[in-house]
Amino acid sequence: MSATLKDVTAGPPDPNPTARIRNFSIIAHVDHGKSTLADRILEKLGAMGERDKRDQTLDTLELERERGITIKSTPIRLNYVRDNGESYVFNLIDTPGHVDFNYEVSRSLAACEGVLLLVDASQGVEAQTIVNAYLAIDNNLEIIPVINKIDLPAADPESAARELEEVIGIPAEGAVRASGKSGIGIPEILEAVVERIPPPPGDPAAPLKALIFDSFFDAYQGVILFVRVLEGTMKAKDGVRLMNAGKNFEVDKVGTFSPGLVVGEELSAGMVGWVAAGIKDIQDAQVGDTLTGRDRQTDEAFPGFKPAQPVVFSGLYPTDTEDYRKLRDALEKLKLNDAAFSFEPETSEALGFGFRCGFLGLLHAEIIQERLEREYDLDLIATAPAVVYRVTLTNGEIFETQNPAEFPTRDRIEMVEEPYIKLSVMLPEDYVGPVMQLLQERRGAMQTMNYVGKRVELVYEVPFAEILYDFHDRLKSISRGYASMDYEQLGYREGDLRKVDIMVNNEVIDALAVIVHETKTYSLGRKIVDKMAEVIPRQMFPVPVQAVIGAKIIARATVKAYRKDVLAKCYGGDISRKKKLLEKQKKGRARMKQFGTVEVPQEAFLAVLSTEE
Ligand SMILES: Nc1nc2c(ncn2[C@@H]2O[C@H](COP(=O)(O)OP(=O)(O)OP(=O)(O)O)[C@@H](O)[C@H]2O)c(=O)[nH]1
Repeated sequence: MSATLKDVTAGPPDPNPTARIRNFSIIAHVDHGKSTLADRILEKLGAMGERDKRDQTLDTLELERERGITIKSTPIRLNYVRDNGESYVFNLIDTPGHVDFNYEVSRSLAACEGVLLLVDASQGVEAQTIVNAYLAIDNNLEIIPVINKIDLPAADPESAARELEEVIGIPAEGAVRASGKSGIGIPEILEAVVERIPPPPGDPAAPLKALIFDSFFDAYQGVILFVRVLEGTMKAKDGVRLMNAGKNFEVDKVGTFSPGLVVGEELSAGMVGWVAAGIKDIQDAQVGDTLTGRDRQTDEAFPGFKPAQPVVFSGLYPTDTEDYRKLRDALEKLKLNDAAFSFEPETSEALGFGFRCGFLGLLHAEIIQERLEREYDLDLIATAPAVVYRVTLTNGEIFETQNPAEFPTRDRIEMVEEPYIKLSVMLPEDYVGPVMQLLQERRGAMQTMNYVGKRVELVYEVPFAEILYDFHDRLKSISRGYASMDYEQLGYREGDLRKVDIMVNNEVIDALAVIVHETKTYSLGRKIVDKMAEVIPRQMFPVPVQAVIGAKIIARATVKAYRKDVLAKCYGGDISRKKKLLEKQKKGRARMKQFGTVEVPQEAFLAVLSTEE
């Protein structure tokens, strides 16, 4: 790329040096074509292929390139020349596309002046379209609606545009019609970015004020911050202060994205770039924090900072106890790069030594578990994910716990509170009945119901724990894939919650305990023991499985004893078949945990989650 810092700032002093900068993001519901459109824009601006080469271009700043370390997607700096010869710098900032990361999305949007809001012309407005649009509105951004995929035979751009107007109040006539696939509408989009998105404001001479919207850890450079400079100027050797962390650092290097990290001289108001300042701990440099001058400070930090806070917890245990240290080292490594992930050692009577890990949501949990297994070659048992409960004890003490094993006995509890979310679901009207029933089963309370053409937006308040595991799958299957959902955290509400313990062979398995609403204890207890009896392999003796509350047994089932040997089936001596069976048995054992003489497979730990009615 030929665009450098100087393209924008060189020449005689410009009265408005940022007039030729546009900072924007693309937001959309999943699969509405964000990546395809971004690639098409890159191609049009001559940067195609460079995004794929990102790993190499990162070389410009010497970074660790160890196997398994994926460097986050960086913003991309592009050069756009209009037909009249005017040249502009575009900073296209990527946003994560999942509700677990909505806070990160909102900070990335805060680094922009505008967004392209994509809507798939064959699907129309979906739940994430609405939530993302509101994040953009909250950040006072200019929204350019783009009706995408108009090349599709099923495209109905008129109604997609109408839905945007009806649901979000974005005027339909301003929508650009486009296709990331065929390239239709791309020139119009680029012109709209110049015309409609305002240039970034800010005084380069004011005290420094820069918003951190992303970061990653590098073994050589320490934490690299992705920043949007709102006021002031920053260069190497400057003393800086992270306002919420309350810590001072000295800037090592600054630069821009081109794509990749290119070292530059300075970053000033309006610019998007990166900073390395010898920061060793990613906890000190959290997304949403404000960087200011150490000696010349801005009056107020950028508003809306929230420390990364895990909301879903689960125990992770190595199936092989020998792997404990390996797991700890891997967790430490992942944590270096992820301020939102937490872990602490935990001991379970049933599972031995492991870690209680905190995540932003289930997707985040899945990503981390998968990386541990794939990149670090670990075999893990994960306990059921749980939310954080707030318990007021009879002695007035309040404590928070996310571990059902630690939940106090009923006689010590005055009150329990659980987190709620505001859930919005978008679906065709034909499925409203069954979806409302599902939401009722999940203890949801309806807030609003809006008709948008032939579709309906339902807004519910629901306990977070109720949608944690299989809710999304159930919603999709009930609506034949047509419903979409998104949510935000609402805070705590009182709930009549009980702890259900599970006993296998007359022993309580602490790692299987669950917290459940009073109205569901019996049905859930029943389901868990039945499922457990199904998945626990038969033994030489019958194994009782029981669900208990305190001393009271609420459900029981029995794993029947073996009747015959598994090999007995293939007498006649087909050796290869025998081998296959033995191998199958061996595989099945990989993720089991021995309890006394009974082996419990990973599936059993997840049985507690299938609350399906
Ligand atoms: N016909 C048509 N298909 C498109 C267009 N844009 C994207 N697609 C297809 O739609 C699917 C999703 O496109 P992506 O660009 O991956 O969508 P995305 O929004 O980035 O998806 P996530 O990254 O998963 O959120 C892919 O199969 C694309 O090939 C388009 O303009 N026309």
